[in-house]
Amino acid sequence: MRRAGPLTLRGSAIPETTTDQRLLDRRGPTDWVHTDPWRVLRIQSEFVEGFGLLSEVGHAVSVFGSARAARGSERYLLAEEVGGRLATDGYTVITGGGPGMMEAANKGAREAGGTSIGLGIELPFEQSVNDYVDIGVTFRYFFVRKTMFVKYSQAFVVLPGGFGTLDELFEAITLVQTGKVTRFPVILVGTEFWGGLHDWIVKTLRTEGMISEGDPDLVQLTDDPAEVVRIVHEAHVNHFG
Ligand SMILES: CC(C)=CCNc1ncnc2c1ncn2[C@@H]1O[C@H](COP(=O)(O)O)[C@@H](O)[C@H]1O
Repeated sequence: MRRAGPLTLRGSAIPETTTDQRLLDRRGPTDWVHTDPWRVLRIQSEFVEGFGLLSEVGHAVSVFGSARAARGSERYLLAEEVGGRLATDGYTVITGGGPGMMEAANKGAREAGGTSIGLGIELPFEQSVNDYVDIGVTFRYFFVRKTMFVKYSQAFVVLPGGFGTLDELFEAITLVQTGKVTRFPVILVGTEFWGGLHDWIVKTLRTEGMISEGDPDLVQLTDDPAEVVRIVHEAHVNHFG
C-alpha cells in the first residue's frame, strides 16, 4: 500500500516511479507546451504574478502616452510633470513601462520620491522596462496587463499618443460607460491634441445616436498637470472619504 498525499494506492495502482522522478524526467513529446490548455496555465500565472505584485500598492494612477516622444521634448516634459505631481500628491504612478511618455511619467514619479511602476509588454523586438521603473513586470498577454492597469489604479491619465494609447483610452471609457468601473476619472491631457477626437465624439457619435447624451462627459480634458491631480484627488476623496 502507498499513501500519496490524500491518496491511498494498492497493488497495480502503485506507480513504479515517484512524482518527482516523473516531473524531472524530460523524455517524451513536447507538443503539449504549444497547446491552449498549457497557455491557460501561463495566463493564470501572469494573473497570479500581477495580483501578487500589485495588491499592496497604495492609491495609484495609470498614465498612458506615446512610446515615441523624444527625451527632453515638450511632451516628454509634460508627462514627467504629470508623473511628478501625482507622486507628490501621494499616488503611485503606473505606466506601460516603455519609452517616451511612459518613461517620462516614471521618471517624474521616481524623482518626486513616489512609487514608480511599469507594466511592460513582451513585443516582437527586444525591449525591457525603462530605467525609471522601480517595480516592473513584463506581461506576455495584453489582456492580462490591461486588467492590472484598471484593477490597481483609481484613474486613467491619457497623454497624447497613437494606437496603443487610443486602445487604453477606449477600453477605460467602455468600462466606465458600462458600469464595470465606477467613479473612475479618465483625463485627457492636451486640449489641442485631443480636441478633434472629443469634437467627433460629440458631433458624430452622439448626434448619430451611437452613444448616450451624457457619454462625452465620461472624459475630461485639460492642459494643466495641476488640474489632473485635482480631478483625480477630488474623485478619490468622494469615493474613499
Ligand atoms: C519604441 C516603441 C514603439 C516601443 C514600444 N514599447 C512599448 N512598451 C510598453 N508599452 C507600450 C509600448 N508601445 C505601446 N505601448 C502601450 O501603448 C501605449 C503607447 O502606445 P502608442 O505609442 O500610443 O501607440 C502605452 O501607454 C503603453 O501601455
